[in-house]
Amino acid sequence: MQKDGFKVQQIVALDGISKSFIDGHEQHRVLDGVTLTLHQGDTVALTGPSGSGKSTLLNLIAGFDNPDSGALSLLGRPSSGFSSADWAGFRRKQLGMVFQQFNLLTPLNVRDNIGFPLALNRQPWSAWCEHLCDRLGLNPLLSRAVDSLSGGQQQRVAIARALAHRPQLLLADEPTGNLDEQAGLEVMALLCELAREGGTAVLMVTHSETCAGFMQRRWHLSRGRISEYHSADPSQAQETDHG
Ligand SMILES: Nc1ncnc2c1ncn2[C@@H]1O[C@H](COP(=O)(O)OP(=O)(O)OP(=O)(O)O)[C@@H](O)[C@H]1O
Repeated sequence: MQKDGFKVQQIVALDGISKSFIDGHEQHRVLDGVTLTLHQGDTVALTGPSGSGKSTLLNLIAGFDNPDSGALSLLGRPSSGFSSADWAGFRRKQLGMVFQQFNLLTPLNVRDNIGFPLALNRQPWSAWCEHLCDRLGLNPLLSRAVDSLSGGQQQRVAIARALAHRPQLLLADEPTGNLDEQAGLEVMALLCELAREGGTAVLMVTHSETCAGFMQRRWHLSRGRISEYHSADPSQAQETDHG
């Protein structure tokens, strides 16, 4: 893909990805030939009914699970050729994740949680981290134990931690699910702004149309297929290949 005459890097490409789970004695096909592409700088909301396979899709992209068929490429490399060390390196260097349940490291304070991906990558605390903490209002909390924080504060820490090492890709699964509407919207606006500043592509699962509205693109997952839609109404979705 070209933008303003420059080649834009492909971050994630799925080509005909299918995934089934056994449910009792039946095979349940959750993803049925999903094809999509996420480029550098894209911000995408992924919506769909409960149980439609949104988390399954994120798990495949993060390498926590394998597709039954189809091809997945990450940063232009086919994942079929990834060793376990390649997957670990991708997750450590190129991926940030934010979950509904925060998944913070409770024995550590705020600063050490945010610094955790940096420590894994042997990188120092940087001006970018100072900026993240500043924008997310975390500076007064840096020495606090994370389990003493409110839900909204914990979510801000989770976002700073996910972006601290300037990953190429941020996967977010219901990142505002545990916050009230107003707090959720503020965090969402910050997440998008900081991801844009850091050059990080975002794929975010959400049930909230308002949150989806912060993203440039919207994908809807239903009956195993992805559709792109441009209005606030997922029923208007058109099934497309996202090249
Ligand atoms: N490891 C697994 N083993 C068996 N079934 C699974 C597994 N993971 C997911 N499923 C099934 O796959 C389907 C899709 O689950 P998934 O969690 O991806 O949906 P979702 O769209 O993220 O749902 P929600 O919006 O409720 O979080 C569900 O029917 C779920 O029970």
